[in-house]
Amino acid sequence: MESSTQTALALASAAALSLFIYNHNQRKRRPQLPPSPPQSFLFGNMKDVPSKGDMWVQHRDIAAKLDSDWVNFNMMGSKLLVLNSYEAANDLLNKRGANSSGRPRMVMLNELMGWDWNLSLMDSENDRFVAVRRLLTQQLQTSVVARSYHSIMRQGVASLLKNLLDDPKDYRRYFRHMNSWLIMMMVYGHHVDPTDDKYVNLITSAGETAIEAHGYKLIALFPSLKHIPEWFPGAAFKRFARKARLVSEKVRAEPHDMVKERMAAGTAVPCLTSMLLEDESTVNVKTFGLDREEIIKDCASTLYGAGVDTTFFSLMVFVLCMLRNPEAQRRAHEELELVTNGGARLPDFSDRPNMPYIEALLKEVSRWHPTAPIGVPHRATKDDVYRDRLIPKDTTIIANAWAMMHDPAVYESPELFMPERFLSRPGKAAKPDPQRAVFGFGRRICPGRHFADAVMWLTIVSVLATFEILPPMDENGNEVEQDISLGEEWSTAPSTFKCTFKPRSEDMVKLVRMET
Ligand code: HEM
Repeated sequence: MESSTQTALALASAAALSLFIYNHNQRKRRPQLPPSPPQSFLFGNMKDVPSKGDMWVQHRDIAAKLDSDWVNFNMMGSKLLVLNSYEAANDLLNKRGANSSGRPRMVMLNELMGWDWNLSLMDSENDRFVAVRRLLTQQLQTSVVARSYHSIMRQGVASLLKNLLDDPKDYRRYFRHMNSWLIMMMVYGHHVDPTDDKYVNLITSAGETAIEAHGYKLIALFPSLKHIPEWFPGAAFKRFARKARLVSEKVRAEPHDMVKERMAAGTAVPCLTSMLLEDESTVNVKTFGLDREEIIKDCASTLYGAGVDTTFFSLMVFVLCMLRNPEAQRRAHEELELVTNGGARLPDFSDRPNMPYIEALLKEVSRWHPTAPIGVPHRATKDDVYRDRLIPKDTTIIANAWAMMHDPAVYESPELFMPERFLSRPGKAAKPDPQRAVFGFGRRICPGRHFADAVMWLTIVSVLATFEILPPMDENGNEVEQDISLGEEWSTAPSTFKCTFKPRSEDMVKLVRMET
């Protein structure tokens, strides 16, 4: 062999050896991933990830088995990180929000079905997100909620009370209708028809397509499948997505066009959309080079899906807690009697600072069963190292708010409903406010939380002032046993249960009738 060939071979071998050693050292230096359940060779942790029922409890139990407050699941290459303690969620999602505020890629919903207008699903790394998020945060801050929306809340709650007097058996329907009515009034100035509303029907059918989309799991695992043509065997998801996209476009456009038509006719009820359309100074999107009206549509159309069921579910948790905890209900009513001069009037927002027990009761309702128990998934937008472990870019991060709210080290006997835990007493500080977790974290924290909090508070005080919530009784005067589950499949609300709304007095009935 010629000496030049020998030299080239020697150099190539040395280079290959150095590359091998470098890679090996890099791998050794690369921090380990967070603790994870044992993985199978082919499928990693695919089978370990809870996918239905009380997933929040199942995640907490997996973490307990590993003796770790954070758990990493390897799902055929993609990573899912579940944070079960406030400490981990606060460190990673609040303090390092810049690295963890993305949303996981949603090929079916965003890329094929056209839901990319919805803030809740938008990734954080684009200008559209920044513009929509900024505008919604502005429009839903505490002072704006008080100034612009307390009056519609009073109307909505007054009509709920009247419906409960007239037809208490169907209470669930009225609570839901109130929330739907409130959001449609706030966003579009539209009075929802309780029996058959064109816009609510449209939004409901869009919501159903979004739920159905979760059935197409393969596309989430193999995003490149989105390129196969519709006629291809097994491409039913593409045909479904095409039809669903039409519904998604209508949801965004039709209520918006309705407001514009009413504005032109001079019949629009002032609302978020009309106000943003009229007042150019409120939407400054020039810096992003985006179309102002498109951003307004994004903001408005996001709110129904994000705000109706979450608040409705929380109110169902409140009713259930009252049914099961008559002593807490009695104490809350006692406080209301004091503040309203023995029930001479209905309570209002100005009474709020004078009702500490009810404040504690509201906190305990959201702690006992948070209605977004595992929040909305975030995405790590960069590699990060925490507690010497690596969180690779694109890891999906879930904050298990339910586990944080049921941590016995923070909330003693967490399964019990005890509003007192939020009252400070001499020598005993009040427990941390659940709002630090139940509305999510960091740059994605729920922008509707002040609105939700005000609706919840006014509904709770008004219902407790007017009615006693009682369990159903059989003909012998014994309480009827009910099997009530807390969250199944896609719903995090208590399952349907019976209860009685017994008016407190004839005077109260008169007061309610006068209000409506
Ligand atoms: C009790 C009622 C509610 C609960 C428990 C709740 C909870 C949440 C949670 C956990 C998130 C995800 C936060 C995260 O990713 O870290 C969220 C997002 C969101 N919520 Fe709420 N929410 C409620 C009511 C509302 C209401 C009434 C509105 C609107 C008026 C609203 C608007 C939104 C929006 C737009 C987002 C998406 C934010 C984003 O992705 O940047 N929510 N909410």
